[in-house]
Formats: sequence, structure tokens, C-alpha cells
Amino acid sequence: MKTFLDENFLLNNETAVHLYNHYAKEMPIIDYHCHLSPQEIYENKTFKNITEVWLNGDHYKWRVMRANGIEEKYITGDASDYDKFLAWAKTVPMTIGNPLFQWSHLELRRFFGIHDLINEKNAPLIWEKVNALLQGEGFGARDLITKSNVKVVCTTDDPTDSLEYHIKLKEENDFDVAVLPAFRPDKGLEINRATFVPWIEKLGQVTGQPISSYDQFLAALDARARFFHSVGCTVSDHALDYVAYAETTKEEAAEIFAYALQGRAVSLEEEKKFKTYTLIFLGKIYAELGWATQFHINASRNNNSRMFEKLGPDTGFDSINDSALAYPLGKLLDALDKENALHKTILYSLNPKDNYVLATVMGAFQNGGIPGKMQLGSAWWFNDTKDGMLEQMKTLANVGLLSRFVGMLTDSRSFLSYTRHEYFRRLVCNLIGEWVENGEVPNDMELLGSIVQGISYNNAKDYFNFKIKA
Ligand SMILES: O=C(O)[C@@H](O)[C@H](O)[C@H](O)C(=O)CO
Repeated sequence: MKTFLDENFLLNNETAVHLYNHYAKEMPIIDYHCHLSPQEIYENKTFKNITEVWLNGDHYKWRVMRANGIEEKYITGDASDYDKFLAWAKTVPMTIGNPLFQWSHLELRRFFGIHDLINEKNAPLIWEKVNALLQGEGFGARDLITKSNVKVVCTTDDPTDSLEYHIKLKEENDFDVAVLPAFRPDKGLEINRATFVPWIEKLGQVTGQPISSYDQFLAALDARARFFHSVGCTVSDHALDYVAYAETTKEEAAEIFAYALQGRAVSLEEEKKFKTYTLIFLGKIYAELGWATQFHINASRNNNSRMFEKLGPDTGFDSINDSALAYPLGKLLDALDKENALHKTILYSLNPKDNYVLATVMGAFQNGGIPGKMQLGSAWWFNDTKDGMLEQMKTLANVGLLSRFVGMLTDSRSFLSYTRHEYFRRLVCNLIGEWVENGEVPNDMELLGSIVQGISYNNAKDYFNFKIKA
């Protein structure tokens, strides 16, 4: 029996051990989708205690704490940081089977050298030891990134953002990690949300051109995309909580925009028309700029309205949506393709029922001489588990090319989440190792090593065209 998290955990055969230790382990990390704060990176934020660095903003942990019967005051409420940490320490033993159990202990080991199994009893000691380390040198936001061998951090940014800290980081020379923005214009597409009109006003302010027409709106999006590009952006990101597609014209989209600008609700069909035309317009810009587009599909967000009022979005009250996406996604991708607006695209669905739909529809649009142009997104959010990662990779291998997969991301708000890449790389090496040991794949270490290094780092490096500093 292996000891918990021993050096070969998740590696169940000799080939897997060899692949991991000789090809995957030392590869750098490109975190091409996360929600880290560029300001905290620029300021090399130091953390006053383990609660701030480990629990704040991490709604994965918040959800299991609630499931464990922890009162909200000890999660997002006004309890002390120490009491919140105790509540988390009490919860961790209850998370076995959830990747949080392994991730949490990996994070304690890899960043703080603590190999104990965290629980309520040893929490006070861990609190003291980690906090002492956090007060010392080498535990600022930048240090945690560089200690994890990260080369690129791609944050998630609204088109109205000034990108002040990305620009400051770009201009200085003593941080050799590229911190780049991703263009996420969701608020400009969600025409029926209360955020739409205020966002349009803000967009007009940042571009210096008040927006009263659809043409002005499109021009503003174009201007902001080119500004983002000038700061090093090469990725866009869209949350398609359902995939909207409807045949339409620019005139129709303009009428719908004008109607919504008066603060009036538009019909679902009108929303689909507006989203379709606007996405195609943006797709043309992304293709011209050579950007990769990410479509994050089928999330059901903010289910708990009482808690949404109190805490806002991304606080642990989301779930998986089950909208049918095969038809509208196929039509949307085809419309983009016909308009030369379908460039490199990563398709994620939060619903694992969609894996084969995504993996097969993307196969209909591989072209342009770009290896892995169309990507099946890495196991996202609730799928960011051993089963979810394996299911995504097996699906991709079965109907596409696992060898061209751009690999893992953290999608996190915590600077300690890079151990997810180690977890993922172990799963990749074990999956391929099993194929070899079963005689399904030749024991060709040159080929397999190259594929493992591609999935770990090289594919993402080639795919995203990030300007990597070192
Ligand atoms: O990008 C998204 O829409 C999601 O990743 C969302 O931000 C979510 O809160 C998350 O971080 C899941 O890991």
C-alpha cells in the first residue's frame, strides 16, 4: 500500500513513474486561465496569515465547509481569521475523495514543508508555522508564482479595465513571469442583465466616445480589444451559460441593442440574435489578432439568490447547467467559420454530458494548418477532479488528439493552486503509462515523452503565442 501522497502517488506503474519523473515533473507552467489579481502580483502582496492566502476567495473550499455544517460566519462572515482557519482544518479530514483533500495537503507540503495531515488538533501549530513563514521572505504573491515554476499567468479581465497593473508589470524587468490579460466581454453580451446598461456607459467612458448606437458599441469593443492586444493579450474568454444562436442581420442586432439601451428587456430570441451577431463580430477581431477564444459553456450561476444578494458572484453557489448545446454550438461555429471568424478555440462545458459533443463538433472545424486549433477544454470547475480530468482526456483521445491538448489551468483565485498542475501531470502520465503496460501503446519513450511534455507545457506555449519572458 502506498503512503499518502508518496513520491509516486497517482502513478501506478513503472512507465507512469518514468514518464512523470523524466518528462512532466520539471516542465514549467503556463496558467492560461485564472482569476488572480494582477494588482496583488504587481505589489507582490504579502499575506498576513494562512487564512488570507489559503481560504480567501476560494469558493471550492467554501462549498465543502458549508456542506460540513460550518456556519457562514466562519466562511465569509465576520469570524476571526484564526477561527475561519480552524473551521477549515476541521473540514479537511471530511473531504476525502474530493481533490481538495489531496490539493490541500500538497499545498502544505510544497509551499510550507508541512507533511502532517491537517485537522482540528494540529491546526494551532500549523497556523503558527505557516504564519511565521508568511511574515518572512519568499512568500509574497510573486514568490509563490516563481516557486511554482510558472512562466505565464493569464488573468481574466473586463474590457473596461485599465490594465494598469499588467502594463506596470510589462514595463518593469525584475519579474520574469509574463502576467497577461484575457479579454472577457461577458457584460457586453448579457443584454438582459441589470449590468448591461451601466457597463455600456462605462465602456463609453473608457473609450471617450459615449455609446448610443450599435455601431458605436462595436467600435468600442474593437478599440478595447486592440488596446488589450497592445498590452500582450492573446486570449479571449466568454461565459456562454447557454449557447445562443439565431440567424440575424446587423440591422436586427442594432434594433435590439437600441431597445435594451433604454433599459428594456428583450425576448430570448432577440437576445440570441444580439449575441450571435456580436460574437461573430468579435470572432473576426480575434481571428485578425491571432487570439485564442475560450467558450465556457453550461454553468448555472448564482442559484442561491439570498446568498447572491449578500456575497455576489463566484462565492460557491453555482452548479452545472444542462442546456442542449449540440445544435446551437454547431450552428455558431459554422457561422463563425463562414465569416472567417473562427480562429483557435477552446470549448469547455461544465456538464460532462457534453464532452463527446464538444470533442466531435470541434473535429469538424480543425483546419488552417494549426495543430490542435480546436481544443477540448481541460476539465473545468466541478470537473476539475481525478474522474473529470480522466474523462476529458479519454474523450479527447478517443475522438481527437490528446497529443495536441494544451493541458491544465488553475482557474483559481489563490496563489497556492499550482499544485493542480502536478496532480494533472501525474494523471496524464499514469493514463499513458497504463496504455503502454497494457500493450495498447508502444513503449516509445521519445514519442511518449514528447507528448507528455507537450501536454504539460509545450503545446500551450505554441498555441497561445504568449510573449514569455524567460
Ligand atoms: O471563468 C469562470 O466563469 C469560472 O471559472 C468562474 O470564475 C468560477 O468562479 C471559477 O473560478 C471556477 O473555478
